[in-house]
Amino acid sequence: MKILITGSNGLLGQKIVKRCIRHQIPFIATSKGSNRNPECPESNYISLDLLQTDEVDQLVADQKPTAIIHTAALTNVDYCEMHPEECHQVNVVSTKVLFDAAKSIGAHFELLSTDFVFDGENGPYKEEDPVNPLSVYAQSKVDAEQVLLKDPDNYRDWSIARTIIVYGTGFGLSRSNMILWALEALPKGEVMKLVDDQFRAPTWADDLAYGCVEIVLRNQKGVFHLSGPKTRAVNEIVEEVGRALGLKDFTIETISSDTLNQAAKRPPRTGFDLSKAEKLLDYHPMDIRETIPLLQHDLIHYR
Ligand SMILES: NC(=O)C1=CN([C@@H]2O[C@H](COP(=O)(O)OP(=O)(O)OC[C@H]3O[C@@H](n4cnc5c(N)ncnc54)[C@H](OP(=O)(O)O)[C@@H]3O)[C@@H](O)[C@H]2O)C=CC1
Ligand SMILES: Cc1cn([C@H]2C[C@H](O)[C@@H](COP(=O)(O)OP(=O)(O)O[C@H]3O[C@@H](C)C(=O)[C@@H](O)[C@H]3O)O2)c(=O)[nH]c1=O
Repeated sequence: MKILITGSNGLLGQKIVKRCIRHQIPFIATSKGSNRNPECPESNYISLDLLQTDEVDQLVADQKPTAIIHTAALTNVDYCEMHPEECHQVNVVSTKVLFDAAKSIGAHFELLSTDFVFDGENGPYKEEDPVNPLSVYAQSKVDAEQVLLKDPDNYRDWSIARTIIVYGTGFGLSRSNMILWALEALPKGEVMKLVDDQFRAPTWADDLAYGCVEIVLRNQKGVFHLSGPKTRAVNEIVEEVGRALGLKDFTIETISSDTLNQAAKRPPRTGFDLSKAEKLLDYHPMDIRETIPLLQHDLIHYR
């Protein structure tokens, strides 16, 4: 067993590295820049731009992982909307290159994907529900999924792990998340303007890392939905954070998605049916309330 992790500097990547270290699973971590995770030994880290195809092929041939967990992606949805070609290169072409490399050595290939593959008209979604992407980012994830689903060689050793608003903290992250934002703003009495017309099931990054690694350890294949357990409106998610913090008084102003003027369209109601992951992976994610004390602890640890 040896797992190659792409996007190891990202939130999910750092939690997968943490899991591999804790459970003594051999791994190689890669990201575009230098290693920003001091808990990931330099001897396990290789800097790799996934757009450098020859280097990707060389790395996979040299390291011969038994599984690749491909978390790296352009994850800023509005940036993707304005840079569709770059989004396609990073999110789709890199998936194809890595998947072909995995096939050439008979390794399992796991792709991270998103609730945004759905249009949000009929959530919560099951794995087999039809996709209908609304944005460039969402389309890129559908296209990346298709690389696996429509492989001309019918290579079957792959999985797709779809997830929703990943939250937690780590070292030198390049994107934040709404739970962290709430944790900072609510105790200061800052008014948060939150949409009440988008429904999500936020995912504790450590739970997601458990699911991603478990797919590999249990030799599972196919599509898996891995999110938090409960779907709520975004304003209700933050109210739950306020209650978990024990705050008596906090102010949330509800707004509609239109007023955010975001470049990319978002699906209104996602959320996942988790039955498959519960049954096959023993995936039992924590609700927000349970994770807030852990996140507060992490905020000190990762400072
Ligand atoms: N965050 C979320 O709310 C959600 C995430 N997902 C999916 O989960 C996955 C993980 O997300 P998350 O951990 O938040 O992502 P992050 O944005 O935190 O991290 C992305 C990682 O991708 C790496 N990367 C980007 N471009 C390249 C490149 N050209 N070559 C090599 N590495 C590159 C970055 O490396 P570096 O930092 O070194 O530049 C970074 O480590 C993604 O595939 C995302 O689409 C799905 C649903 C929700
Ligand atoms: C900026 C802003 C966002 N929101 C809401 C909208 C949205 O539902 C939620 C999170 O907004 P963000 O812009 O951080 O995230 P967004 O890009 O909508 O989230 C997505 O990220 C990509 C990578 C995914 O794959 C998705 O699963 C999803 O998590 O917060 C507000 O309510 N008020 C605000 O001022």
